[in-house]
Amino acid sequence: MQSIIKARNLILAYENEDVIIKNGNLDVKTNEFVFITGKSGSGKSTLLKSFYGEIPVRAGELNVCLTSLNKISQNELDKLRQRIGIIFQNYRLINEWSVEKNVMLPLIIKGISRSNCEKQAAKLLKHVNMSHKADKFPLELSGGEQQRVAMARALAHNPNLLLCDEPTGNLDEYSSDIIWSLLMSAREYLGTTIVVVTHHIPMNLRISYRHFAIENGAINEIN
Ligand SMILES: Nc1ncnc2c1ncn2[C@@H]1O[C@H](COP(=O)(O)OP(=O)(O)OP(=O)(O)O)[C@@H](O)[C@H]1O
Repeated sequence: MQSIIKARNLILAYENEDVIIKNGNLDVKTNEFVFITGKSGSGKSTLLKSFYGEIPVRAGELNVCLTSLNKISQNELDKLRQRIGIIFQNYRLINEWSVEKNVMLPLIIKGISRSNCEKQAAKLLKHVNMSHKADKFPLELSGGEQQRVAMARALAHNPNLLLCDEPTGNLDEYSSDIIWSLLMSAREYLGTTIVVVTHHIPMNLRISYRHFAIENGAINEIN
């Protein structure tokens, strides 16, 4: 099975700051479900964002969806991002756009027709129990509702790779269960590879997964 994420001796650091990830090695295979854990401030979000090309590679190698992120042009990065869905820790919804239009964003970028965008957004909003808020704006929603919209948007374009930063951090048990089911279905029926950054791996997941933990800048696989 091919690696959808491959990191070799990866070093990540913010400008003029200490190194966050030191010589990180990681392979995520297509269609795997992977958790990344670690203490607060250990570098989980930083690592996830590097997979999206948002944090530059300081040294080492990083390949995502067979694309090298070492020296990537903006054009290549835009193309790569069309194959990735991401849920950021602070969601990053567009406050001036309705919920429906936020979910349509990745499809608009892909040039999908308006009617197909609307159909897909309606389907995803139903999956996350947010159909009744399609015409609302992000600032009219609770944190948990925004999180569910972010999930719908991340899945709208059927990405090969889904990157999730604490995807259930703001949700009650009922809504969390919906999100975990959705992630498992995406993996099972659409072949999506799922990478989840979290503090807590749910106990009741009925799937096999791999677990990496970040400690002192190293990425260690936990068996
Ligand atoms: N834009 C930035 N500029 C400089 N340093 C940053 C920036 N973003 C994060 N950091 C630092 O990088 C380190 C890792 O942060 P990161 O957000 O990746 O941790 P995390 O493991 O996701 O934490 P948490 O579990 O609290 O979300 C922290 O020390 C943080 O202060």
